Amino acid sequence: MPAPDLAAAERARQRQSRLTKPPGSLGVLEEVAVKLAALQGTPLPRSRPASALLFASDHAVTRHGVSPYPPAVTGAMVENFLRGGAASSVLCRHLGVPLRVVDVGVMRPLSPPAVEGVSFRRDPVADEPGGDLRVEDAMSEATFQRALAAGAAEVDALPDEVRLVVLGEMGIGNTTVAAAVAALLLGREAEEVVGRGTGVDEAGLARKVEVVRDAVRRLRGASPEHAVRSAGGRDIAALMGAAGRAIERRKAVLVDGFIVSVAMLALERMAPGAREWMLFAHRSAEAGHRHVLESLGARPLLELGLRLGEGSGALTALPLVDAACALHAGMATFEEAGVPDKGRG
Ligand SMILES: Cc1cc2ncn([C@H]3O[C@H](COP(=O)(O)O)[C@@H](O)[C@H]3O)c2cc1C
Ligand SMILES: O=C(O)c1cccnc1
Repeated sequence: MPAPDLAAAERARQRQSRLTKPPGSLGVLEEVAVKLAALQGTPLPRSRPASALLFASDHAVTRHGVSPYPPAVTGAMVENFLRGGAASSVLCRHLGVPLRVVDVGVMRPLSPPAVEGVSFRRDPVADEPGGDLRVEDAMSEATFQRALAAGAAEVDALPDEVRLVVLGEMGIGNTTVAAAVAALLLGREAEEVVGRGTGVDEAGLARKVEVVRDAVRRLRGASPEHAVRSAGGRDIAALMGAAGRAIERRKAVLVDGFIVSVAMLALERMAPGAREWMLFAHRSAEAGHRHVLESLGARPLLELGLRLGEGSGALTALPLVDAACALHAGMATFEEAGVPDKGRG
């Protein structure tokens, strides 16, 4: 992973100290601007153009009744994204962010997009089999590598000037998948990382815990790569590949909720330093998210009780990142505005 540019960060920090406000009075917004300066290697960083990538996959683990919704929702929601009716479709339209939906494992064939600003691709990795993480590896080594590559290819296809990549996922069963990966990476018990996802009842929650417990029993002590390959999903792998390539190309990554954060934790474990390139949008209501964030040393921008996924939390936080950059670039300095600074007459 490339190193952030500390000289650019220092110049941004100095600029912050000369803007017409008491030092530190813009709080985290100042930190966001300084962080982006380090990543982009410039004292005047930008949040735009931003681009959203959503990876969608089904998961064999849904056969254990771990979600209140049927697996068919995954494909149906992809069509909803493409027609402009999903939460993230609305947010992308509202914010002027192009939305790219990538099928890396949806069982049902999907119809192409009909809305401006939205595009779709089915990656060939979608035709490969996915295993039930409770009893078998979710991906073969080759499928895992191809899913990583599918994510990386999407970032390579983005225009060079894109500064910020927004990541999201769609896959019924994904809070179970993410919990299994998190339990393995964090060495935590199933109960600590399993949550209600889209809203399972007590019996559903107990089934999720059992499934994750079985996966942990099967894979305890696995390397990060083995953990994510055997307990993850093609969408999680594609998220890792996309973030890894974004970072190589010095683009910042705006991280969504629990599921995307688990993918980012796996990436950080496989490529230490990756987390320096991530902005964490929000703390999801999903129970395990706080452990994942804590392990990444991440303080998210928002805590709104969101528990939707599909990049919706990241998109909700984007205007804050826009504001941080606009303030940093656009405010006058004390000198420019003729405003007396503290300690000067
Ligand atoms: C209509 C609908 C839209 C969604 N958009 C994102 N998710 C979210 O819910 C799923 C994870 O929850 P679980 O593990 O409980 O299945 C993922 O697809 C995630 O993106 C949705 C779920 C539903 C039902
Ligand atoms: O935080 C998330 O990513 C999340 C939580 C619940 C359901 N889907 C996604």
